[in-house]
Amino acid sequence: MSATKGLEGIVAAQSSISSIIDGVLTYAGINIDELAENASFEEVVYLLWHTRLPKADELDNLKKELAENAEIPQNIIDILKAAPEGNHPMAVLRTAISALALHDTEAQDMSREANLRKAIRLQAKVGTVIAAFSRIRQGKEPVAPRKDFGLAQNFLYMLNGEEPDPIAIDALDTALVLHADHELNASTFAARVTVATLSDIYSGITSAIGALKGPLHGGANEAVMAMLEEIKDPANVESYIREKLDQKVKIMGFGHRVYKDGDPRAKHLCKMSEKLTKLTGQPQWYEMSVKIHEMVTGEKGLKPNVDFYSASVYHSLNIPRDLFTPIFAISRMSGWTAHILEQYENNRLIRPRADYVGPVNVKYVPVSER
Ligand SMILES: CC(=O)SCCNC(=O)CCNC(=O)[C@H](O)C(C)(C)COP(=O)(O)OP(=O)(O)OC[C@H]1O[C@@H](n2cnc3c(N)ncnc32)[C@H](O)[C@@H]1OP(=O)(O)O
Ligand SMILES: O=C([O-])CC(=O)C(=O)O
Repeated sequence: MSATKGLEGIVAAQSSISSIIDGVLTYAGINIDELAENASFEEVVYLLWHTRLPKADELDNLKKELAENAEIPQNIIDILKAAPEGNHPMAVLRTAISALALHDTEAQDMSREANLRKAIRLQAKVGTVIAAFSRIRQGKEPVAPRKDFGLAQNFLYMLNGEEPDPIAIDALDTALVLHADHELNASTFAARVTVATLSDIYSGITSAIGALKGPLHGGANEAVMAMLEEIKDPANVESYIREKLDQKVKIMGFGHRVYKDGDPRAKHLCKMSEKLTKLTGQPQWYEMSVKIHEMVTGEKGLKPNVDFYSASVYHSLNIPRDLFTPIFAISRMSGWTAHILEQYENNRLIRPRADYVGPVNVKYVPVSER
């Protein structure tokens, strides 16, 4: 038995939700480029859950259900208020989502219908939790969600307490579309492994949030912004990146386990970054990003992934850096829940083997003789 490090290239599930074939990403067979240009995030949520686009009335119903379920219990707000200062919002989100399970009277109902209702509640509430925490740590009261707003609009509204501008809503909506699902990425795999024991959907999502948090996965978008802020000025890019490459330090937002010829989502975020940084009068974030891109691709052949240009996009939307990965979680909630539903439909315990490389035939030595 020999191990494939990081399970590279191992096919571990069949799925009809999203595909990466020859570098092309689709959700249920629809090219991500078409979805990024045309679809709303709510349409994508429906597409991932049902593997087809919604009809007008189905979309209206979903939007209504999401809006009606967006409020979070007072007990969750109390948990957010009780979080000791300095905790990362992803750690707080992981705790709050786990706590939400305790308020869901259907938490243990394993029927598809009940799990779909729970998926709606999770998708509806995740943005509310993040926005509420963001306000609480600034000493402000959370803003209740509006029933007449879509997910992107409501999130920005709850975050800032004022009606967001249409350009910001549109940009966030497109970013949510682009991050919604990605085949068997680490967090989705974590969710599927958890629910394949026939554990509940909240356990699967809690596992997924934990996996997304790391800087080799969703946490990279925050790390990209930290790098841009450290570089400060396009004139400093060359020396900064040269030093990192010489020290063999990974440049965040570059490289990908599956895409070797570039991530198809990055070009959309690159365009959005150019537009938004200009609009906000801070083109240096885009200019720095382009310089880093040229240098890392030129020298290492590594292309930017979804996390690279999303950093300057979110920064332009005036979103605090440590909320970048939680925003990824708002979007990926749709993919995680879709994969959990699919896992339950045709379940088998996920249990690979390990290649044992430790000592053999070792005798037990009593503690007094060690
Ligand atoms: C939403 C997402 O999760 S997208 C990914 C977000 N993560 C990041 O942006 C973090 C930076 N990137 C990385 O760490 C990696 O490219 C990953 C984790 C995304 C993919 O990793 P893997 O497929 O396991 O590649 P691995 O880490 O083994 O790298 C292979 C080689 O490329 C190098 N490499 C890979 N990514 C980078 C990078 N970003 N900067 C510099 N070198 C890199 C590695 O050092 C390694 O070089 P070596 O063979 O000389 O040791
Ligand atoms: O697929 C992966 O390994 C990581 C990724 O790009 C994503 O989750 O969007």
